[in-house]
Amino acid sequence: MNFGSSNISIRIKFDSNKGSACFYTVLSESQLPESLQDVKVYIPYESAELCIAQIVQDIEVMKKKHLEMVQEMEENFQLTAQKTQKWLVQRVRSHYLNKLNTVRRMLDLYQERVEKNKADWEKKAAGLAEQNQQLLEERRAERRKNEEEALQWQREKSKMLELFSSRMDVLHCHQASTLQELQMARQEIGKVQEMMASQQQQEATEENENSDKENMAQQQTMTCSGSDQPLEGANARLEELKENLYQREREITELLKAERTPVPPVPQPPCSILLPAVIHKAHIVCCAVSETQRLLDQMIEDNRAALAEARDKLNHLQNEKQNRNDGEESRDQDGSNESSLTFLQETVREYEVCQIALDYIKSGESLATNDCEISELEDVLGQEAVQTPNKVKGVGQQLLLLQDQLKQEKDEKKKIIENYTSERAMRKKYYNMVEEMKGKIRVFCRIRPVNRSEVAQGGGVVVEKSDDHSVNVETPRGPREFQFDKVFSAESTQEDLFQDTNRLIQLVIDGYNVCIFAYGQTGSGKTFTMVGDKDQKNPGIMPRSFNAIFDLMRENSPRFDFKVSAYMLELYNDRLQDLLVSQAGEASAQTQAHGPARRVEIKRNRKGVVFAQGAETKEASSAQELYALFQQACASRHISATKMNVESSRSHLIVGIMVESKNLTNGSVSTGKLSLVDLAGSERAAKTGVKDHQLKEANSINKSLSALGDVISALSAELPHVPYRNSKLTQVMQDSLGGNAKTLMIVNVSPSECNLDETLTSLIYATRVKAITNNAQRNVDSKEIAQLKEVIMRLKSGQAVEDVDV
Ligand SMILES: Nc1ncnc2c1ncn2[C@@H]1O[C@H](COP(=O)(O)OP(=O)(O)OP(=O)(O)O)[C@@H](O)[C@H]1O
Repeated sequence: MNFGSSNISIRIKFDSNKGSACFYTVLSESQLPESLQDVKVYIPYESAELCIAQIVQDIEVMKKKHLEMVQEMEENFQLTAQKTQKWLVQRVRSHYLNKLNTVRRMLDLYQERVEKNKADWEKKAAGLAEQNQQLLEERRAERRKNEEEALQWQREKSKMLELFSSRMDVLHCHQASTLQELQMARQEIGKVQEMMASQQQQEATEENENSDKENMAQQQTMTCSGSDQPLEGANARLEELKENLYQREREITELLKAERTPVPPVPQPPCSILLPAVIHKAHIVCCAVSETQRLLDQMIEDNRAALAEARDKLNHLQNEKQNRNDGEESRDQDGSNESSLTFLQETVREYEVCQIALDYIKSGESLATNDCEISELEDVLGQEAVQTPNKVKGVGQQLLLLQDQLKQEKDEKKKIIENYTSERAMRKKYYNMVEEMKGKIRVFCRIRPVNRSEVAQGGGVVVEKSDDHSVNVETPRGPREFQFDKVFSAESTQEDLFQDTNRLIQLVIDGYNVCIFAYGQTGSGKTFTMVGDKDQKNPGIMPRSFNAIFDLMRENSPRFDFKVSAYMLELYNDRLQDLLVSQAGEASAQTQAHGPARRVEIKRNRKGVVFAQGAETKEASSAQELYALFQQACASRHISATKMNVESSRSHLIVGIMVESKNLTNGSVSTGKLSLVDLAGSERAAKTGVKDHQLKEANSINKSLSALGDVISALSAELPHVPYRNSKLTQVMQDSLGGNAKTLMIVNVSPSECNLDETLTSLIYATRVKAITNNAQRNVDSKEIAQLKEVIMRLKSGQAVEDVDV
């Protein structure tokens, strides 16, 4: 029978006990016992009607029961499904919690290790600081010692000068006597002149007398011949005296001149210089003044005689002593003889010294030519000093000793300075390492060579590298030093610079975000540093990084699977433009689609990593492919000539390279991003000579750089609010300045005086950047998370997803 949608078979069974009455079932055929199947019963019509009604009623009841059963089963099924789901969720959760705990433990361990390393480094730094302090102390002590020695030298010098001035006193006495003589000579000349005058007067009187002329003339002739003789004699004497007078005057003038000549300021004249100088001067005086020569001869004679006498006495005393020793005299007498023997020895020494000095003064021979004698002289002086400590010290030996000491000091000082310099360099290196570990932004400074226009302007070089970490700037107010992580001079090559940058590329492969950007005045060499020169004979950081990325990938290829993709943008007039989409292509795409222009927007993900939404991201399988993309981007970049730079970048170039690396051992996936930024140069319109649209460009550049400056100031001063949103440039660089990235800034400067103001501004700016701390973290996902992310990606893009086994 057909009841609604269900086919129900009815079987009616005959009951022999009840006559014609019957009963039925609604079970399917297969469920009936075979004996009851296909039983056919014939009953009267009325009974059949009743029976059918009963059957229908019963079937309704059965149907209801059946529906209830189905509902119950459905409910049961749902309950079971819920339970299973809950159980599954719990299992997944506990699985991930376990993983999270493991990661946490690993992190703790890692942090512990980092902290331990940090503590070690700090300890080392402290040790070095202590060592440095010690070295400084030693240096100070050395300086004090040197000063004391210099004083000692000064005292020795004064003693020598005293000796010299006593000699000069003798000469002065002599001068005085000479002057007296001159005075007398002058008086004599006066008398002779008077005599001559009276003679002439007498002649005139006699001329007037006429009488007795002949007689008188004869008489006069006789007188005249008699007085002519004294007159001639007087004249000759006069001439002689005059000559003498002039000679003396010349001598005196020379002596006075020599006396007035200041002693040359020799700070520490050693004996070998001082002695010859004294002897030379004395010799000059002797040659110039004959009396001095005589006096010197006299002195030499006297000294020789005294020396011979002293030697005789000494010999005599020594013989006596010898005899006494043989005869064993009393002790008292021995003592007195001993002291007189010492006294005599000293006297002999003194005379010997005097003799040597006087001989040299007389001969004028240069002491410097005869080192042996100098040492002999100094030796004598030295021995004398040992024997007579309370008398004049052995100047020679003292000087020699001091000279030696000075040399040692100088050597030691040189060594200390060398140690100090290397220690300073090491300290800076460790300090920079510690700073880097703390997350501080690293800053390099590069000084470019002087260019032609600067040479034409004629300004000198005022910016110079003083060592690997310092740059010195000569300002009108005096020199100023700036410290950086590394300083590159004009001679440094692109290779040199990249050697210190290369390390950061490895970090990108490891899954870190790295940012390298160049900052500086227009024409200071930013594009040269980041991109290289036009014909790529000196490639910059960007092309070198492309090669380095693929080289590192090749090295790690047995353990990792890599994927590289890139976007390239320029920020021109505060608008982000995609350089991988040609402007013509973009325009035609817009006209076809009649849609709005594709906008590139800067967004940040949950980890704070900046990404360019809407920018074309292209994959590259080799460095060449990546470089081709880069060239395509550079071709679209806004560049034009200004007074300061024939190829001035009028926009900020931003290149982002993403490296995804999948660990083939554990399936984890890390994603590193390398941001390379060539900023447009800060410029002054007056200097660059820009007009019209270039002026607009310049304003936009300066505005964005000023916003960057504000961000840097806020970060370095650790202000609570950092104005990232003031410019697109600061938004692009948000993760690089105070964010999740390892950042390197290269400040480019001109060495020339004509750019001094801009250079100082750039260096001050860069110094502030050094104070900013980033918090770089590795972007790595476990295998499961990476898979789930992939599923989400596929689902988002409408692709089918196969079963995911987590
Ligand atoms: N270290 C260097 N060695 C040799 N030449 C250099 C160096 N640095 C810069 N130059 C040269 O100086 C000129 C200006 O350099 P560059 O274009 O890189 O400056 P810039 O800072 O990028 O300027 P702008 O901001 O205007 O773009 C170029 O001709 C470049 O080749």
